[in-house]
Amino acid sequence: MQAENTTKNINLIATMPLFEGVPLNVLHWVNERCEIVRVFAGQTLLDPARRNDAVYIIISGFAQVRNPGQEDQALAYLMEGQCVGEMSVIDGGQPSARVVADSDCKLLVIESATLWELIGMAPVVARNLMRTLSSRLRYDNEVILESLRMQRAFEHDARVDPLTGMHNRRWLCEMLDRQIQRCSISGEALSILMLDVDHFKHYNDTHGHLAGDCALQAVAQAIRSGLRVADTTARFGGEEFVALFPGVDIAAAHGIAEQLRQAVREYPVLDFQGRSLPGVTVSIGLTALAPGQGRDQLLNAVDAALYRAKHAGRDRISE
Ligand SMILES: Nc1nc2c(ncn2[C@@H]2O[C@H](COP(=O)(O)OP(=O)(O)OP(=O)(O)O)[C@@H](O)[C@H]2O)c(=O)[nH]1
Repeated sequence: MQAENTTKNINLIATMPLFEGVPLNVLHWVNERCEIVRVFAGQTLLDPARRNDAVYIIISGFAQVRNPGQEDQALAYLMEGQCVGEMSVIDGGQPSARVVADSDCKLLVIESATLWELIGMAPVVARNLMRTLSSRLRYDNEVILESLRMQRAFEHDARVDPLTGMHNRRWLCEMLDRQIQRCSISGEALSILMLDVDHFKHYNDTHGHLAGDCALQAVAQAIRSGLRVADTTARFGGEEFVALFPGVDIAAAHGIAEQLRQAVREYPVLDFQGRSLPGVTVSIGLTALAPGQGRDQLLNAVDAALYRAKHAGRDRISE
C-alpha cells in the first residue's frame, strides 16, 4: 500500500457511517492519527493467513470479499463508506475471508489501538460499529438462507420428475432400500407394482410426442388419485411407473393393481389445449419381497412379472 500525499479531507471522513455523530474535535483527531492509503485493483487487503491489525474504511473504489470455499467467487462487494477488517480487530482473530481491491481504492486506515482509543473518546463509534456488524450478519444470514433454499431446490429437482411431478427412479431406489431393510427386520410384507403403458411407441407415432407426454401425465394422475398418501410411487423411467406397498401382502396388492389398471383405462387424456385424446392402458407386474431379496432382485422379479403381463396380451396384471 502507498501513503497518500493528498490533503486528508475532514469533510469526507465526516460522511463515513462509522463516524456518524462523532464530534468535530474527534474527527480532527482521527484526521491527524490515521493515514489515507491507495491500493491498486487486485491487491489483497485482508488475508485469512495473515493477522490483521487495522480497520480500513473505503473512501473510494470497490473491494470484493472472496468466498473462502471458492476463491474465484465474490461473496460480497464493499463500496464507499463501508469498512473492512473490523471483525478481526474486535475479536483479535484472523480475517475470515480474503478481501481484494476490485478497483483502485483509497482507504482510511484505523490501527487497532487507535480504534479502541477512538471508542473511548466517542462511544458513538461503538454503536456505529455494531450497526455495521449487524447489517453484515443480516446479509450473511440472507446468503445462508438463499443457499439453503437453492440446496433444497437442487435436492428436489434431483428426485422429482418434471413431466409428471412424481418422484423419479433415484428417489425410488433410495426408498426401496429403506423399505426392504425395514420390512426384512420387522417381517412385514412389501409388495411392489410396475406399470408400463401399452403400445406407447405407437401412441407417440400416431398422435405425436406431446400427446404422449399428456398421456404420461394422465397415467401419473390416475395412479395418484387411486392410491393412499402413504403409498410410494415413482416414474421409474420412460413410460414405466413403480408403486410400493409396505405392509400390504400380494393378495391385497392384487386388488390395488386392478383398481389402478381400471383407473388408468378410464382416466381422460387431454392435450395441452384441453382437447380430448385417446386413452391408454397399462400392463402391470406384481410381486412381493421374498426373504433375503435385495433391491435389484426385487426389481428384476417385478420386471419379469410385467413382461409376463405384456406377453399374455397387455392391459392386465401378472405375478
Ligand atoms: N412422449 C413421450 N414418450 C416417451 C417418453 N419416455 C419414453 N417414451 C417413449 O415410450 C416408447 C416406449 O416404447 P416401447 O418400449 O417400444 O414400448 P411400447 O411401444 O409401449 O410397447 P409395449 O410396452 O410392448 O406395449 C418409446 O417410443 C419412447 O420414445 C416421454 O417422456 N414422453
